[in-house]
Amino acid sequence: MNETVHVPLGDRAYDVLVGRGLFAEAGARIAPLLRRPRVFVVTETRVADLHLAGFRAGLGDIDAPALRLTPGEATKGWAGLTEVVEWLLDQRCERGDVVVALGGGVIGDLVGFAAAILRRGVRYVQVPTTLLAQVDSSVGGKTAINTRHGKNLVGAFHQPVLVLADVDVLDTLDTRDFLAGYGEVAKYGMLGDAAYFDWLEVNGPKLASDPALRVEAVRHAVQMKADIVVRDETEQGDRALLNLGHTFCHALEAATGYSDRLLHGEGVAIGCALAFELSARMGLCSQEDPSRVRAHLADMGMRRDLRDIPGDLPSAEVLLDLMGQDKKVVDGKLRFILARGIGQAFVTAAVPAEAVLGVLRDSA
Ligand SMILES: NC(=O)c1ccc[n+]([C@@H]2O[C@H](COP(=O)([O-])OP(=O)(O)OC[C@H]3O[C@@H](n4cnc5c(N)ncnc54)[C@H](O)[C@@H]3O)[C@@H](O)[C@H]2O)c1
Ligand SMILES: O=C(O)C(=O)C[C@@H](O)[C@H](O)[C@H](O)COP(=O)(O)O
Ligand SMILES: [Zn+2]
Repeated sequence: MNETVHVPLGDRAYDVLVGRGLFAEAGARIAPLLRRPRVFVVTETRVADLHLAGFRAGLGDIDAPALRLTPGEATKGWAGLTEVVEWLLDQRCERGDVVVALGGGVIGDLVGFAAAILRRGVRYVQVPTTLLAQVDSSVGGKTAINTRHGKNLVGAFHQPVLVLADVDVLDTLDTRDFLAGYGEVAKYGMLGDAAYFDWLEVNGPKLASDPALRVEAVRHAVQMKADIVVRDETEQGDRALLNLGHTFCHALEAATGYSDRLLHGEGVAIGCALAFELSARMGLCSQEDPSRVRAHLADMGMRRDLRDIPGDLPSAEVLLDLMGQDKKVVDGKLRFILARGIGQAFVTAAVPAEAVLGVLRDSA
């Protein structure tokens, strides 16, 4: 039942453990990494209330002071970064110590970046507690905060030294957060594995209730991410495939003020649907593909259009302008991840602005 995905990055290689009951093994897994029996846990109140005691129990004799932040995307900013770094310094976290990120992707990204800059870099362990964090944000070393200019615009590539993805903790996720994570799960099938997408069409609706299927879904996604990251750790090429749907998604998150109007994974699902629609309109893939993507998202009960986002959105022109801050921009030109079919994504700059505006308008 329990699986290990190795991320072979030389002297920065690490393991991603995926399975059930991994919190009980936390001490045994983390102790070999420590110079002294003490870690510094950064989490947030909802996760702490639900899972901090269980995690600490698994740590055994390892001392684990904890900082509890406010849940939500707005915490992944300058103020949250300052709070984490200052707390770690108050705790006298040393350069040789290990920090633990216990939470979803917001915590993982924020704490990973704090670990990247504290004392010019300390080691950290990712303990992802959302489906999204287990299949995506806890692996690959992208750490960041958001600024008023946009998503993830300040950060670092800083790999964890261990990832503990205990699928049991997903049982306490509410449906909306579980489905937001599923947006990133489905992305993997769309970007590079048609067979996985086929499997998800059958098994996706069962993931919330079947831990064994959850382990397989998470393991497969993590293996795909690890394979891409090892090929292109700092996104000079292939790693951009993992950004499928994100040129749209990040603009939508900025437009909705990083609020709970739109969760990241929800934006990814909408962005993937738009990317496939754009691909079909450009004659890159058949119209059946975007229809199949949308049908699966509908089957999962997920948002798939701009009109599914509550509240007002800016115009298509304003959304296109927000895309201009995307980190994939080269020489001022937007780059999108489009697809020649399900499982056949590729990166391109040859996307007419009018075509982008068209899919945005028709989705609003
Ligand atoms: N670094 C990367 O490669 C990467 C990849 C994907 C996404 N991200 C980032 O991740 C963030 C989104 O992460 P997320 O979707 O995990 O959001 P999140 O961290 O905000 O967690 C979602 C919600 O679930 C709650 N929660 C967390 N664990 C829980 C549990 N076990 N039971 C009950 N509730 C729980 C949280 O309190 C929160 O309200 C975005 O900022 C996105 O940019 C980063
Ligand atoms: O790991 C990657 O690379 C990804 O693109 C994964 C994405 O799901 C994730 O949202 C990432 O944070 C987006 O990367 P960014 O470079 O656009 O911030
Ligand atoms: Zn993402």
